[in-house]
Amino acid sequence: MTARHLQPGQLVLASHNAGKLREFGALLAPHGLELVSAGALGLPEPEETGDTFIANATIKALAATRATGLPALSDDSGIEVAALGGRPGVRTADWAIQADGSRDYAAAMGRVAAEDGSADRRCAFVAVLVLAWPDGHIESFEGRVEGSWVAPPRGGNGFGYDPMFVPEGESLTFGEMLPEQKARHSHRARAFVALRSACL
Ligand SMILES: O=c1nc[nH]c2c1ncn2[C@H]1C[C@H](O)[C@@H](COP(=O)(O)OP(=O)(O)OP(=O)(O)O)O1
Ligand SMILES: [Mg+2]
Repeated sequence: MTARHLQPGQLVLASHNAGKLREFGALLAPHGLELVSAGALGLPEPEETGDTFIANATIKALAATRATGLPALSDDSGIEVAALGGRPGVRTADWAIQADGSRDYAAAMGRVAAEDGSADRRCAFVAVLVLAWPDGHIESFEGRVEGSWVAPPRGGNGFGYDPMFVPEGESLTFGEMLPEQKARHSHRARAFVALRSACL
């Protein structure tokens, strides 16, 4: 079955994460699509009640397309730590939430370090993108990058867990890389390549 193509025009980014907005802005810039974010439109953040990346990405994309009548792109992503059997995985954002509701990613990685008694630091970043149309049609794409986690954090670029992740074959963390260097490796950029070849 061939995928449905996106027509030129507005696309809602079904995310409230400014880091993702920057990265998708760069990825979509050459494609004649005007990206408007759910945050800028004042859309509520839907509850991510799914047990999988694709379930939560679908919840976010469908909520945004229904609210706006525009096609919507969502990203549900996280870090899978090998020695923790793939946790925090789909719960990656939750692990960073502090008592006051703010997010502290270095503290979350401290929890990974505390629970991971082994010397095995292998992990992977995973992203599932869902494109949803107002009639409920969806397409999904997955990207993955293997690597290892480091503590303490290094570098001030990127967002979230970037200063604690080194992709395989590299020595810099995503937090030490320029945006275009991160995009050569990242789970999000890899998932976007699949989306681009199917839908753009
Ligand atoms: O490239 C990345 N570099 C660093 N950290 C990352 C990355 N990709 C995902 N992550 C982390 C951030 C968050 O803790 C979790 C995703 O959670 P996730 O629910 O998909 O995103 P979110 O709540 O930040 O924004 P939103 O749901 O509005 O799109 O994994
Ligand atoms: Mg989220």
